[in-house]
Order: sequence, then structure tokens, then C-alpha cells
Amino acid sequence: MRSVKLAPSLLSCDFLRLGEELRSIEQGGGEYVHVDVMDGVFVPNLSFGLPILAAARRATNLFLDVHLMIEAPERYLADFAAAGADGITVHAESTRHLHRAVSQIRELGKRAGVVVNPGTPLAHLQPVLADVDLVLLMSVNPGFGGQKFIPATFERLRTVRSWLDALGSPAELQVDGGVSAANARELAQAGATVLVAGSAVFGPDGAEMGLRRLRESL
Ligand SMILES: O=C(CO)[C@H](O)[C@H](O)COP(=O)(O)O
Ligand SMILES: [Co+2]
Repeated sequence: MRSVKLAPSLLSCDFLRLGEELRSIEQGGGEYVHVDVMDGVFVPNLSFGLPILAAARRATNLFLDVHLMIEAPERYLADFAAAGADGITVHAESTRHLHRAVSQIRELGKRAGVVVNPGTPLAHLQPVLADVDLVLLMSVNPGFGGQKFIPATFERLRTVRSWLDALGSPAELQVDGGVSAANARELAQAGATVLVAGSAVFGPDGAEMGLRRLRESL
């Protein structure tokens, strides 16, 4: 099994205590901070955007992993890069110019990611597979935290893992939605290298404990 990074999603954190939440992530051994940006158009929900990302940037040196759930993300890539993103992931379904979008992210000096929804054929990833640093498979329909994991994701992970290995690609394979201590190990065995978790991390015991539980389950 490959080594696995944990990426707590700020969507489930207490924003009034953002600085403390980030310190708990550091103490719990989280490697990425997953930042879910929603525009109310690409997904049926609004979350937050550039000011929160910039505030997180001031508070931590951890890798800020921005998941853009917005229409035509190419309009804002430079802004998210300037606000402190280390990596930016765009949905294949959200742009007519996927190749241009991932190329722009790299030109901005950031790690480029591509993501597909659970209902999108994996073939949509193939044209950009050699041009990205991260592939994200959604394991819920994006828009909300706390949803139930979709089991078909295991087979989809195995497929993308085999494609990345065939290419000799060092890209991370990330999974997002309904990840918990109950499925983390099986996700890693299916080839995932980055696990995003929101509700499973920011529980009543706090992010540090949530992360430790997730790590132990691996
Ligand atoms: O992209 C997302 C939702 O669209 C979130 O990253 C994801 O839902 C994390 O929350 P949880 O672990 O509670 O499912
Ligand atoms: Co996300």
C-alpha cells in the first residue's frame, strides 16, 4: 500500500475558530487542508471563497488544496493562486476548456488537479491525465458535507490507479466525500493516496482526534 495523506475539509470546521482549527490539523498530522469553494451554480450550495482562503494562508504553512466547484473556473484561477492556494483542482464538467484550465494552473506555479463527479465517465479524465499533479474522484455528489459514500468509487479508483501507473505518473489520486475510519483502509488499497474528510475529522472530539482515528484506521 502507498503512503496516504490526509486532507481535512474546512467545510465542516468552526469558522469562528479558523486559526485554532488549522493548528489542530497540524497537531493531528494532516498533510493537506482541503478548501471547498462552491458558487451556487455548479453545485446547489454556496460556501466561501477568496477571503477565507487568504485568512487560512496567513495562519498555516500546510498545503492548501483548493477544490473549485464553480462554473468556468478559469475566470478565477489567478485570484485563487494569489490568495494562497498551493494546488487548485477543477471539475471536468465545469469548463469547456479543461486542458487550458489545468495548463493555466501550472503556469501560475501551482499544482494542477482535475476532478469528476460520480456520474461522469472516467474517460473524461484521459485527455489531461498526463498534465495534472492530482486526480480527484468524487465519492458523493458535490455540494454538501456529511453525505453517504458511493461504493462504486472503489472500482473507479482501481481504474484510475491502473491508468496512472501505466503512464508512470506520480500524480496523487484523491477521493472526496463520505470518507471515514470505516472505509479509509479500503480506499487506500484501491489506490487512493489522498483522503479528504470533513465530517469524520471535525467531530465533537476535535480535528486532532478525528485525524488520529482516521490515521489509525489505515
Ligand atoms: O467537496 C466536498 C463536498 O462537495 C467536501 O470536500 C466533502 O463533502 C467533504 O465532506 P464529508 O467528508 O463530510 O463528506
Ligand atoms: Co471537496
